[in-house]
Amino acid sequence: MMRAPSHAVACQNVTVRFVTDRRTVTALENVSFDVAAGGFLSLLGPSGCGKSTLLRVVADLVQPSSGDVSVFGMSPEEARRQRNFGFVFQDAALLPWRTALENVELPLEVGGRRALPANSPTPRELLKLVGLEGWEGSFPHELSGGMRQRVSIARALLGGPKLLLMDEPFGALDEITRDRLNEELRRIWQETATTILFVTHSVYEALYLGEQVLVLAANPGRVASMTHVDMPRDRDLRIRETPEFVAAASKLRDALGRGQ
Ligand SMILES: Nc1ncnc2c1ncn2[C@@H]1O[C@H](COP(=O)(O)OP(=O)(O)OP(=O)(O)O)[C@@H](O)[C@H]1O
Repeated sequence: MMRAPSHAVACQNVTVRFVTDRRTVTALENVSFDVAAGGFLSLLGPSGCGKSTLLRVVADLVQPSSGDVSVFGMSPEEARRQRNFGFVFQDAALLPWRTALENVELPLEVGGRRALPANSPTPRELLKLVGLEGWEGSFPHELSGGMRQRVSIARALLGGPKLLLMDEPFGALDEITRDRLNEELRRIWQETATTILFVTHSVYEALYLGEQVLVLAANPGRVASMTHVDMPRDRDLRIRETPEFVAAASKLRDALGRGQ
């Protein structure tokens, strides 16, 4: 059953089992949630609870064993064919022999489609959006970890995807850089009106970034809680010091604790 396309992503009773020679793992069991178009969902949970698997199901990289997944009212396969989403991983995965600009341009060549859709930002404009104006000609080894991750975000935004899937993109960065990119990502999200699904292990990151936070429990991976974050759209990092934020973080930690 397909949901109305006002939802960017709708999962209903999604179960994923991986069968290997040694064992069967239920990575996800009856997971249901919706994200509205233009929403920002943080996915939080202990290691192995199926966060990456859930992103991969939405991206059509893993087929659910049962359940329904709709991406803008389409099957994940259709959404992938229409290039409706971009993916950002923990490792920026840039080609070392290409400049920042050439790395952002890469999907145009790999995808065999040289022209960008009308009105979508150019690779140069995307580098500017992620704060890398002036670094177009630099090679990955000349950039910091945070800058490389910015390049990979710009690359994922090429072609104006309606959905950005981010799998712990800032997990390997130092705290100061991570904080800065958290603020930048909220700005980029607001400027591009992209829907974002963001995987993290950090309660603070999940809560600061998300409009919704889905906590998953492990063994089997299942929904522990869904929280709608009641904080201003324009927020800076100091919001993390407010009593409301601290109380909400504490609730998320409780949900995480119950799901171990
Ligand atoms: N391709 C696969 N084949 C077999 N088992 C898999 C496969 N992919 C994931 N799993 C198993 O599914 C479970 C969920 O894995 P997943 O990577 O989605 O968890 P995660 O929450 O993203 O973990 P982490 O936070 O450590 O990255 C794990 O038990 C993992 O071993």
